[in-house]
Amino acid sequence: MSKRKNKSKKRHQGNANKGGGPNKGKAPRSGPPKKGKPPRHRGQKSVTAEVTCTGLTHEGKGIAQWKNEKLEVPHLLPGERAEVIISQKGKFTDVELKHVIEASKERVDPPCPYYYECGGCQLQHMSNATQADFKQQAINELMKPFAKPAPIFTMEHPYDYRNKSHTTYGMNHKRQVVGGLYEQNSHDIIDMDQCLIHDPKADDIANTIKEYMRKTKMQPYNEDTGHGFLRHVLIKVGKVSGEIMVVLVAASSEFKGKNNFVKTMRKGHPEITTMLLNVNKRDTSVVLGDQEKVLFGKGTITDTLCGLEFEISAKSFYQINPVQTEKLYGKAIEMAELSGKETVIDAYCGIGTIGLVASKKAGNVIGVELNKDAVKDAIRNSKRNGVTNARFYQGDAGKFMVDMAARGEKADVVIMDPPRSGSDEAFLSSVVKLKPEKVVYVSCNPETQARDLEYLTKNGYKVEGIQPVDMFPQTYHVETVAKLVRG
Ligand SMILES: C[S@@+](CC[C@H](N)C(=O)[O-])C[C@H]1O[C@@H](n2cnc3c(N)ncnc32)[C@H](O)[C@@H]1O
Repeated sequence: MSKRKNKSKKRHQGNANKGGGPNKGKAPRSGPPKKGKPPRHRGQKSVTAEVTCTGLTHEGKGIAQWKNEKLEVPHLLPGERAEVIISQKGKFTDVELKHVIEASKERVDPPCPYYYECGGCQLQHMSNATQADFKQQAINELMKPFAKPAPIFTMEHPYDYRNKSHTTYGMNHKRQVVGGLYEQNSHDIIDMDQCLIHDPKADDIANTIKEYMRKTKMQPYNEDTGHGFLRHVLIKVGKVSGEIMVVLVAASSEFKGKNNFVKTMRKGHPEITTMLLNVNKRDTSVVLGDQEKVLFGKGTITDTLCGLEFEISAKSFYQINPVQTEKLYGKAIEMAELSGKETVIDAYCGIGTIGLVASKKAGNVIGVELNKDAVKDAIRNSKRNGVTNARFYQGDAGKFMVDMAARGEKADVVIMDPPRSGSDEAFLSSVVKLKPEKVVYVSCNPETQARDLEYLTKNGYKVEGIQPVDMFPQTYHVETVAKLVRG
């Protein structure tokens, strides 16, 4: 591990739980515009005002009244008095924290030096206890019409938890290669050597790639001109197995110097077990393209979760925080109250994780998932773990359920874990027709979950329990699992 990393580790372990810190009452780093960059407020009408924070938005921004406007101030805490910069951007009002005049005792020094520039984390200025309290209150409020949520499952060491990271590469104004994450609300890259929620091994690899690019002719892709080669690097780490996948996302399939690159990376990082080239020629914010080529290794990694082994492809979904996932899945299976006889549907099943864990306690499991690669992984995973009572199908979960209901088929338990947008009416109305005794709804977006719970509770189901899980510490995101019973 590099010296830089040790230093920073010390920083975040030292501060994460304390209330207050040296930044108390001082302006955060985001204040003065940086050299070489235009000031953020040039050409915009901006004013400085003093405000008092009265609450938090669901994204963790401070709420403050200014004249007749309700402002949302990033990094401000309830009770704090602060100077803010208010700028008008067309119809939108942009607010930036300039200086905290009176700090809350819940404020801590964010351990990450890039925190105020980067949009990745939003809550590092809150102590761990305050973050938990903020998430609990948000879920309690949202779920009020349904049931009282249980106390949130927090994480003991809420850093270094991500098993998947994306690094974007580009050139700075001095034509030097930079690599890191995007600045908040922009496509400017912050040149960073670590992100405190990433797996440190992934950041070491991303830094080696940056050094390699600086020494060779490997060019980062330029979004404006369409020239250059490397767009992003996606790294997946098997936290238990130690296997590591590196995916170079490039704008072209022509990889000049491929052999030298692979040789250098394998020599410097023998922990990399597979490397792929993914070609993304599209001009979108979607990271991965359709074309994929294995550069070495088997093209997938394997990891252990809840005592089972899972093979994971580059494009398949796999929960990003395995420590908290085990708690989440444990709760979901407990809520399903399986006796060994039930037919369980694992809808939006990804690589089959929840369904395969449930299969040990169920009669049989039917998994459905849209992503082809993930379904292949799920079938392989079921064989790998000797599971004989699970089947996996590729397709839209809504259509699959409609067809099942039309055929008059039955299910005892539906476990559903849709993407952030939630489920849809086709799916939910078919659940109502299939009449499972229980529905266990896992969600990474409690707002869409609350919308879908409203549908199900209006159509014969009752919410019997809600468990929030802090799956994404330092960010405002929360995972929840809800248990619904029929009748
Ligand atoms: C939040 S992930 C959950 C995956 C899995 N349950 C897990 O815990 O790893 C949501 C999954 O839904 C899949 N998905 C998205 N839209 C879908 C649809 N319309 N029908 C079926 N699956 C879908 C995604 O590909 C993704 O794998």
